Amino acid sequence: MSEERPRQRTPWPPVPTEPPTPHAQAPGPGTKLQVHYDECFGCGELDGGLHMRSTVGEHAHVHAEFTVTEAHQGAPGLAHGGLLACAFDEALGSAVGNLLQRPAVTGKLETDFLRPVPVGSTLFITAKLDGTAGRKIYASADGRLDSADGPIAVRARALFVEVAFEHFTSHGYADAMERFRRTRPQTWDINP
Ligand SMILES: CCCCCCCC/C=C\CCCCCCCC(=O)SCCNC(=O)CCNC(=O)[C@H](O)C(C)(C)COP(=O)(O)OP(=O)(O)OC[C@H]1O[C@@H](n2cnc3c(N)ncnc32)[C@H](O)[C@@H]1OP(=O)(O)O
Repeated sequence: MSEERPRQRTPWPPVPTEPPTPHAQAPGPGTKLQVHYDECFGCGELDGGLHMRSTVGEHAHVHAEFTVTEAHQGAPGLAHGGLLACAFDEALGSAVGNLLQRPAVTGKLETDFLRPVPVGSTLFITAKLDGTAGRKIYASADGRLDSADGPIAVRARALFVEVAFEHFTSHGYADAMERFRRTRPQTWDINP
């Protein structure tokens, strides 16, 4: 249960990468990030959703908070691991989308669950970009229990893959871009 046992021993990123360069129009430190789509399970206002909010920090970090409610249980009184993974997907995706302003989807997400996360607790998640290699974007995050300097309960790392907007219109709803724009009118017109 200690931070001295990182559990993630394979090299990261797993391939040579370029340093991630935030987009010229990326939001700066202190910016509270908007919901990216109002029906998103992670950041939207859906009943039973995670209702996560993120803020840009220093050094191109993104800070997100996830408060665990009774709707998020796996074992009695404890967060479901799949929902914790979802919270990290959201925080990591928010870092990728907002900082790079490139449409991307999660290709791989791995999580280390280091401590139980009880109902009523809040995970303070810090996500960062680790590198890019063409369309591949590597990012990682730590989730600390109940405060920004609490013990690390969950760690995650992920590969996001940049996609064309057609990804959303051909695999999701045909009017996906209009739906995105209804929540964030200008964002989805930015040229990467
Ligand atoms: C202007 C823009 C504005 C921006 C926006 C701002 C605001 C945004 C804010 C916030 C947003 C986000 C918040 C939400 C977060 C939640 C995100 C999710 O949960 S996304 C849903 C779950 N994920 C899927 O549904 C993907 C399903 N999979 C696919 O569609 C495909 O497999 C895809 C696109 C991932 C890759 O398919 P291919 O055909 O396009 O490309 P191939 O060649 O297969 O992969 C590209 C490279 O990536 C590697 N790769 C792909 N998957 C991999 C894996 N699982 N493991 C290792 N490598 C993998 C491949 O080996 C390849 O590498 P090599 O180029 O050959 O070096």
